[in-house]
Amino acid sequence: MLEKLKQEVYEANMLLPKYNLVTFTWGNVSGIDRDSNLIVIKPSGIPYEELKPEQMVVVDLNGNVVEGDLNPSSDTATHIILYKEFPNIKGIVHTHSPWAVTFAQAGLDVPAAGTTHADTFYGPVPVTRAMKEEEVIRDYEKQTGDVIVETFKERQIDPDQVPAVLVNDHGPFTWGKSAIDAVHHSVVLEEVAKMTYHTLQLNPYQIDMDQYLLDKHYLRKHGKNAYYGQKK
Ligand SMILES: O=C(CO)[C@@H](O)[C@H](O)COP(=O)(O)O
Repeated sequence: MLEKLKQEVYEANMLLPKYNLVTFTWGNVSGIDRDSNLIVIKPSGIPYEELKPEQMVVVDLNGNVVEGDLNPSSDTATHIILYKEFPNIKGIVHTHSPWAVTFAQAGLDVPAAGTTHADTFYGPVPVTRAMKEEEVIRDYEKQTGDVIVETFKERQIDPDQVPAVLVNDHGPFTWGKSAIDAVHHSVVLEEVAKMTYHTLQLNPYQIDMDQYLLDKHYLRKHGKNAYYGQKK
């Protein structure tokens, strides 16, 4: 079942090592079929160089394996919560990309410091609060999803306008209109995290860009009158 989605999710997973966003078996990509509400996700702990499309695991929104012989990603519960709470997304990526993880471990947002950021994220990429001991012990992956959703609700951030988050002490999750779109957001996040880290070294007092410039660059690509590229 969902052979086309399996192929797309497999190809998206293989982009993670290609773009140096993961090492060994770190990270995972999933995609959802919104008609059946079935999720296709990477199997847990399989090295990318051994991964095959037919190994992708199909789970339902309760986390039950619907098809597949391998265990689904250990982060499946996080993906499920995000699909439930962010209804417009159809792909999710988790990585351990070094510059985004640096901000996550420092407990810092990636601020909107320039147009490179603004082209994709309509404001800072938020970091979640640190999780409490009982949350970590009880069900870390589910709690990770809950704290991501809590962050966006409390800070009134639209997940469609900022398709990324930094899980405190852990790393980034991104999402998008497809698994491949979510990978694109992971690559951009890593690039802007690296640029912004160095910007902060040079001049921490000039880090936040003006709202009018943020609007200009985000809306030219994502607004209702978007004109970037070959849009007619
Ligand atoms: O966040 C983590 C570990 O901290 C995950 O990214 C794992 O590194 C990958 O787990 P699987 O998807 O292979 O279960």
